[in-house]
Amino acid sequence: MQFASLDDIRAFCRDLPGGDQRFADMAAHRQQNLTKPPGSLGRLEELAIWLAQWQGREKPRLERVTIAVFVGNHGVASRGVSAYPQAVTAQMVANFAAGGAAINQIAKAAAAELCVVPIELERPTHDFTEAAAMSPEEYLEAVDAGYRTVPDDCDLLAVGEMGIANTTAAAMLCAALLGGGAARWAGRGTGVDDDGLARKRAAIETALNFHRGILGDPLAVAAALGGRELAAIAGAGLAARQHNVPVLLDGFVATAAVLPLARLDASALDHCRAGHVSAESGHRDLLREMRLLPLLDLDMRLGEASGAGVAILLARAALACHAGMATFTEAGVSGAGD
Ligand SMILES: Cc1cc2ncn([C@H]3O[C@H](COP(=O)(O)O)[C@@H](O)[C@H]3O)c2cc1C
Ligand SMILES: O=C(O)c1cccnc1
Repeated sequence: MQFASLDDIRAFCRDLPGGDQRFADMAAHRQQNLTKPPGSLGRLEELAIWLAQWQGREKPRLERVTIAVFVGNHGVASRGVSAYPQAVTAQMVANFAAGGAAINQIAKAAAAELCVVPIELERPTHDFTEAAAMSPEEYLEAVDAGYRTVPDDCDLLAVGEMGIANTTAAAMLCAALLGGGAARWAGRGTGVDDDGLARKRAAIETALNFHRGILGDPLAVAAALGGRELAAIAGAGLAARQHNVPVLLDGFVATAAVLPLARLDASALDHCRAGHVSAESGHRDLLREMRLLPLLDLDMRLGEASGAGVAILLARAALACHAGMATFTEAGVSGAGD
């Protein structure tokens, strides 16, 4: 196991590998010389420069792109916080395997390999309104499942999740680590009605009180108030950092999953970009808190890494321009003021 204790994760986050700024500088220089007014490709330019920094290449490539979808079940589902029954989690795993889910189609369109990782579905986390969702050991096992999923030769990783009731776990992490109470972070997820939303808020408030002694410790919070698939997303983020793999985060749940890392060290997510801002209420606020600027704003609220998957297409467009465009000299085009 990469991390045998919570302290191992804390130590990793105190001494993070940093990407290679020289390649970012080279890529930025190349962008300046391409046949366009400087800056005119906007955030596509920044995307290419960011990929250069983390891949360590002036001209980054997207040959091996992986979409990882982590799957878990949640004890808090028994509180009636989702519009769907817990059985849907495993049923969707079968749907992923059969190729019938949204992310199967998006992965194909983005030319990405799809990796679905169910984690102990038959053993849901404990209901965090009355116990710790996971022990530190169970949490570390889930982190490890995520860590092991990331190929070290991966050019870009998109991370997402499936797990009925996990927007409650995600809102829980936000409320515990950022404050503002359940009202600030609980949204409608799969589409709960007003009564369901009230139950969701009540579960979060109850758990905030029950676990009040650990709220200052991001990893204790991740274990006691998160979920296995959220822990695995954090583990995948750590593995990506170790191997210099750039990461696209999916929606509210995936962003909340890496919030504990950001609380450990402000630069822990420098290798990550937000693929999109989801329509789940709370995601925009969460991204602002974490200083992440979403690439897309499409009113999506699915999860499954679907928003991050669509953002891969943007990365492909950014790199096609970065590698394929001619410079002013090559094309014989006059520069500004020539
Ligand atoms: C058929 C179906 C497919 C999904 N794919 C992702 N989710 C999304 O919805 C769930 C979170 O919402 P809540 O917290 O309200 O349960 C997660 O599984 C998430 O991935 C789905 C949900 C359903 C019903
Ligand atoms: O933004 C998300 O991650 C999300 C929103 C609704 C349902 N599941 C996930």
